[in-house]
Amino acid sequence: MAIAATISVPLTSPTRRTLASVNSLSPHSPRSTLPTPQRTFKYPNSRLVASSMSTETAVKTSSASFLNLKESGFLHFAKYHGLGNDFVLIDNRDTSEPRISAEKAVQLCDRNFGVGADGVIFVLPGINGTDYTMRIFNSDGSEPEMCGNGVRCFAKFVSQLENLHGRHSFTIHTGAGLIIPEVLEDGNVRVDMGEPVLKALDVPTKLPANKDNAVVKSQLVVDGVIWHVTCVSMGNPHCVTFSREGSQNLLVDELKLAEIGPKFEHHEVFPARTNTEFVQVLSNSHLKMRVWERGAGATLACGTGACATVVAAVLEGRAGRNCTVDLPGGPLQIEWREEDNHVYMTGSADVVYYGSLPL
Ligand SMILES: N[C@@H](CCC[C@H](N)C(=O)O)C(=O)O
Repeated sequence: MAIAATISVPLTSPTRRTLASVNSLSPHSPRSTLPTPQRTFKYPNSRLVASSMSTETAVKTSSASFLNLKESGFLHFAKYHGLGNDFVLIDNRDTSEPRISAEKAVQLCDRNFGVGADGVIFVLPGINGTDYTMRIFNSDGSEPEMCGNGVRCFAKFVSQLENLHGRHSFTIHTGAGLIIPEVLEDGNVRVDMGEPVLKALDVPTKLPANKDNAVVKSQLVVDGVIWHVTCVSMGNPHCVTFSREGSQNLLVDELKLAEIGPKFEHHEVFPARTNTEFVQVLSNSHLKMRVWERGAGATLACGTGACATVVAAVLEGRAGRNCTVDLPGGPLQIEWREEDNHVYMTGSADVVYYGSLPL
């Protein structure tokens, strides 16, 4: 894909952190070490890069005009992130098929030859009576059923497209069923993520169920090491581990994620591959997690993964139903509510910039 791009950059305060990360950080740099934001983008292969745009007026004008762009022959997009889990968002409300193919999405996600993202998300017309449909391609081109951080970004993007203000919510059809995000007054997004699926066959995993059809704290041998895993689907499959033979509580900073992550992802007991969460228990309500995502590798955050983690922690008796989950990109608040069996996720979602590419 020939990349000739224009980008416009909103410099609001929450985005400053993001700008810095786009300019100068690898995807795995911890958020706390972010340097002072720079105002010039280095954009591989681009014809035009954005330079200083520091006034509120510039911000308002550029985002408003972006959101009205309709020229054909160009793909207009917004780059968003949820705690460093970053996405290209595409306004696809006028047609029910994604405007770009999975192959194009792979090119867009490339961090050297493309925009750089963990996935591409499409805002499509609603079906089954919902307001919208969300579809997503991972950076490897596979299509997952759901994306937790993505749905928060989706909600903020739709709010912009529809010019909504204050507290509001909508219904979204996803591969995981109905998902309901609510944009809060403070700009964070709370999402009703629905009920976790625990039945082994539906996760899916070939590991034998050992507790009410579910796989809880079962042994899984990966590369000669025995890990204790709990399998949960939040629409997409997750394998959550808190311990391995010989150590009761993982020290997640010490793990060689790039080595072990792919071995979980492609393990024969996961017929649809899996996302894997490695979790350290800090207290009954505080967990620290690193993730290896199916189709995207190590990411700075995973919303469905944080939800699956709290469900697994409750099932293993390691934590309560209301937890803060610390991810490399920042914290998420997760509640697995006893009354309705739904999981609720609350966290941030921020725009990084707007861009246009020739199709
Ligand atoms: N990062 C996402 C999950 C995206 C999908 C995942 N890679 C899969 O293939 O299931 C999240 O925040 O939930």
